[in-house]
Amino acid sequence: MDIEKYEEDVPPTRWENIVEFIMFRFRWLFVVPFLLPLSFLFNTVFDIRNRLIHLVNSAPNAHVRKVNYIQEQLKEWNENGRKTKLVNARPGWLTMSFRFPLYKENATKIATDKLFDILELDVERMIIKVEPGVTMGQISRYLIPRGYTLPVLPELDDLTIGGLINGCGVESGSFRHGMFQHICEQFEVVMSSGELRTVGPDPGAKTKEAKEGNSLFYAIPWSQGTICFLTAATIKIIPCKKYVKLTYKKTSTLNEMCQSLTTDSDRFADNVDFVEALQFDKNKGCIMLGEFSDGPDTDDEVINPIGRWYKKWFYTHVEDLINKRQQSVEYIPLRDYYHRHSRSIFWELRDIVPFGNNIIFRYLMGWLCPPKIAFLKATTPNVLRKLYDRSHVLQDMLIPLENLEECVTLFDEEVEIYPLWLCPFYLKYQPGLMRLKNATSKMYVDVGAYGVTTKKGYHHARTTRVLEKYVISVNGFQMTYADIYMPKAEYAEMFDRTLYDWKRTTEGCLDAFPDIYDKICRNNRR
Ligand SMILES: Cc1cc2nc3c(=O)[nH]c(=O)nc-3n(C[C@H](O)[C@H](O)[C@H](O)COP(=O)(O)OP(=O)(O)OC[C@H]3O[C@@H](n4cnc5c(N)ncnc54)[C@H](O)[C@@H]3O)c2cc1C
Ligand SMILES: NC(=O)C1=CN([C@@H]2O[C@H](COP(=O)(O)OP(=O)(O)OC[C@H]3O[C@@H](n4cnc5c(N)ncnc54)[C@H](OP(=O)(O)O)[C@@H]3O)[C@@H](O)[C@H]2O)C=CC1
Ligand SMILES: CC(C)=CCC[C@@H](C)[C@H]1CC[C@@]2(C)C3=C(CC[C@]12C)[C@@]1(C)CC[C@H](O)C(C)(C)[C@@H]1CC3
Repeated sequence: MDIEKYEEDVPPTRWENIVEFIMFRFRWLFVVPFLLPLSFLFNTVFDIRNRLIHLVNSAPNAHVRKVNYIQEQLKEWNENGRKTKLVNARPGWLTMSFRFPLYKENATKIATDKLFDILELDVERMIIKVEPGVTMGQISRYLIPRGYTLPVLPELDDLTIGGLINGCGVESGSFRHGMFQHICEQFEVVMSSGELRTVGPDPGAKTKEAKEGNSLFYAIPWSQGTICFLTAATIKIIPCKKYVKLTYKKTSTLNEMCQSLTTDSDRFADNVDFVEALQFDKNKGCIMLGEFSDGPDTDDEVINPIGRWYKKWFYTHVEDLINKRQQSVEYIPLRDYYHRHSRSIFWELRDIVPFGNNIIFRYLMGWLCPPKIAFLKATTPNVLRKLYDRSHVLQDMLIPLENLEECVTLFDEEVEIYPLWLCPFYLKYQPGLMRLKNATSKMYVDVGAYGVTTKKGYHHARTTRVLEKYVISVNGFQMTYADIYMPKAEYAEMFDRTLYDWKRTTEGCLDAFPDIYDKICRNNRR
């Protein structure tokens, strides 16, 4: 492939090497005694606060006040001549990505970050209305005890509704229900003029207003907050059961993984509600098929509460199981299942607390885990950021399932990071940035690589460009929380900007918000 030339990284001096090594190996000395208790305290206090707010049902009234305040901020910005760009006030260290946004520095910050409450649960219409700052941890804690869940509930506790809609979200329920945007029914938004609107899909829209609402609804997902501010979202819910009956199936070759995953990702299958796979090396992998369940039918079947503090990290448990047996079945409490990758932050915690999966540590300190990603991010020293820049890979590539084998082979050649996260998802044709080319619907798969690579020849920019070019060539998409090096023209090849640009032009966004590319490209993130 013809790949642009990038300057080689200046190799670290010997002294820098030593400091990096110490910081990397001994980061736990700060994380364990300070960040773990702080994270635990924060989570406990926030949980108590949420329960109280729910008890006194003050969120709906407070919502009106908070939205009014946003409208006032925008009114003032308009009166001052719309001189600066608008962004969300959420500080960079809180966001679920490695980078800090530079584009926020001289921008006007709109207070969507004060919106973090659940507003309404309507079990007749089977919807939940939430503010954009509500996290996945908050939602699963609230919905599951009431017998409901989101059809797609991304696993990291701190992912927010606003981020998953204006960015994107995918999870093991996605093979049936699509991405996070596909389970949304309505958005309440504030435009740059300060106008408050509620928009939803309306295929038979007749009036001008209804047509505009319809197209705005499709333009918002993936737009990174560059069209309007989301102040609430109405999302579909489904009934759930107490457990997930999880079947672990070992695959011994990459070809077997691809074939089986294709067969297993049948969105009409009666007894499968979740599909996810982990690839442990070029050959060995495991497909996990989950089904909502009331619990074991016989005494021989095991319940495994994998979320408890003393349990092994989930991905290591999976690898142990497939090393022992070709196939196994376990019953996992539903909330433990959803947040199965939270305790080990996928497999990132092994670098930060190397003994975190040790049995003694788990029994003694496991209940304080995991450290809050935001606290880790806020306290990552610059020396470590440089090391991560050089050798740490964080990429999620969304490609058609039929291309999985060549994609994993390419990842193996370029980065060789395992486990690889494989999550199939159903993509149906809809207008918007993630518009399908040449198909009305297709099964896609998220290939996620997270971790430090030791691959010879790896270069963060050059290698990412190889992956990006491949993804474009198969009509795939790259998740925008990751480092993106493709130029603007290539971004427009990967994502369909027609509706986005039209909406930005007609809704007065051009002078109000940054262009989406300027928010996601590597140069505007630190
Ligand atoms: C210069 C310009 C002018 C435009 N003018 C208009 C306009 O006047 N009205 C307008 O609506 N759009 C307009 N658009 C936006 C355009 O509709 C989108 O870019 C759309 O994605 C174009 O794709 P398409 O023509 O292939 O139709 P489609 O992508 O199929 O969409 C056509 C219409 O049907 C709706 N639609 C498509 N699929 C679904 C679905 N599954 N469920 C519900 N609704 C669906 C879309 O929201 C859209 O309004 C304009 C775009 C440009 C660049
Ligand atoms: N399983 C999964 O699918 C996972 C997904 N992720 C990724 O993490 C990101 C979510 O992280 P999170 O920290 O929650 O979100 P972020 O704060 O990172 O927000 C992501 C984008 O959405 C915009 N945004 C957020 N809230 C609003 C709002 N109320 N109105 C308008 N725009 C808004 C932000 O705009 P601004 O720049 O102005 O702040 C930003 O561009 C997603 O992009 C997702 O793809 C990460 C891990 C797992
Ligand atoms: C689609 C899916 C499942 C994506 C999962 C993405 C996660 C693995 C990402 C999101 C945020 C993320 C980039 C992060 C990190 C690891 C990988 C994360 C958790 C860490 C914790 C790595 C260590 C770093 O020092 C630092 C603390 C800055 C980051 C923070 C964000």
